[in-house]
Amino acid sequence: MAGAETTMKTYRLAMIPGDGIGVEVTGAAMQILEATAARHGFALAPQWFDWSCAHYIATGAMMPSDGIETLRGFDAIYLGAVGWPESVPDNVSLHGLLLPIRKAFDQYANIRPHRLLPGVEGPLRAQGFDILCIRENTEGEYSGAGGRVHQGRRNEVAVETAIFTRNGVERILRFAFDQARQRRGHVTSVTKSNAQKFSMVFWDEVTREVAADYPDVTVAHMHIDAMAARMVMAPESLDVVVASNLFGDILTDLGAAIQGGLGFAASANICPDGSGPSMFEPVHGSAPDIAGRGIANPIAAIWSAALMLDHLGVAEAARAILTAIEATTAKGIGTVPGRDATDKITAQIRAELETLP
Ligand SMILES: NC(=O)c1ccc[n+]([C@@H]2O[C@H](COP(=O)([O-])OP(=O)(O)OC[C@H]3O[C@@H](n4cnc5c(N)ncnc54)[C@H](O)[C@@H]3O)[C@@H](O)[C@H]2O)c1
Ligand SMILES: O=C(O)[C@H](O)[C@@H](O)C(=O)O
Ligand SMILES: [K+]
Ligand SMILES: [Mn+2]
Repeated sequence: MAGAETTMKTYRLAMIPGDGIGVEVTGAAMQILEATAARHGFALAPQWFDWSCAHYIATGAMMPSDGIETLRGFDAIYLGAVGWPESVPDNVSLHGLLLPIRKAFDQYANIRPHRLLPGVEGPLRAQGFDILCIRENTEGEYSGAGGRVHQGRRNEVAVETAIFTRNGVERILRFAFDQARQRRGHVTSVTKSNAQKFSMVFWDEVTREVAADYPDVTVAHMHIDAMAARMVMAPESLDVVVASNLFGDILTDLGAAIQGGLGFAASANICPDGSGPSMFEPVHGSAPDIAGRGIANPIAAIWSAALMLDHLGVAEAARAILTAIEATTAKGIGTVPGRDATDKITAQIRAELETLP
């Protein structure tokens, strides 16, 4: 149709595959993104960045000094995974790329859905759950406030301070309550306010304040240890779960486990006010133990790409990807960790996409 190219919406994507299986699953996600764009009438303008541990070895930094400014102009950032502990300490790779991006663009809401795909049976055989974990993503235990003195001596001291601000705590709780309104109307706030009597008691107080503005949403307070058991024993009793940076990080690997493994857990690092780009990535890391073997499950990465399309406003395309993923696992493809090749799972998802109206 004449003029179609000029009116077609184009999304500028910053693609950061990173390390290990991050590279493998980002390639899979890009294939599905391109196939979806072609079918749904929008275009993608990806720009690739080799920021990674290899980049660190070559240049002394995980990304260039103007890396954040470079990313600012994109509609969204897609990231595979970073980390290669054999050559770069994990704290260096994490604090050199992922955490600065989350903080610089105020991506304070880390959204991580946990539900079982058809045909998948997790090791715990948990069933019937649909959890949306909302992890605080910019402060708390990952603030990077601390230091070490007298390093290597007998009187060495290490201090790491978790920082909780009223603004930071209130906004993540409001975000969680807003999400609950669009779901089953229940929020579980996870703390450890029996032991941590300052920050976590503060979090509980702010939760009660925010809850007063949401009379239609029910709220439960749980300690992180009890929550760990609850996610195994009765995950179906949970709706929206909101937690601090560290607690949310841990609970979402647990969530991934009840889903069948790390290969199924997707995530979105959202900047809710749109002042910067949001970032989309699987929950998992670079998995050095399976990297290079072509057996990484790409479903978490492809699901994360769907979250990105949904955020960009092409919800129908996002839904199509989810439908194609579900049709794939329903056929028993990609359901058992390590059994099917990344390429086979990706090809099946692509084929399922083609069958959709
Ligand atoms: N957001 C991130 O980029 C991120 C997240 C977690 C860990 N890391 C980094 O990744 C590296 C490895 O960390 P880790 O081993 O603790 O966690 P990991 O998530 O990389 O791996 C944990 C286990 O899950 C398996 N696994 C992960 N993703 C899988 C997939 N898609 N398909 C099949 N199996 C999968 C791995 O083989 C491994 O046995 C470290 O450098 C760490 O710092 C990065
Ligand atoms: O804390 C980390 O290592 C990262 O946040 C990573 O684990 C993640 O879950 O993204
Ligand atoms: K990741
Ligand atoms: Mn994690």
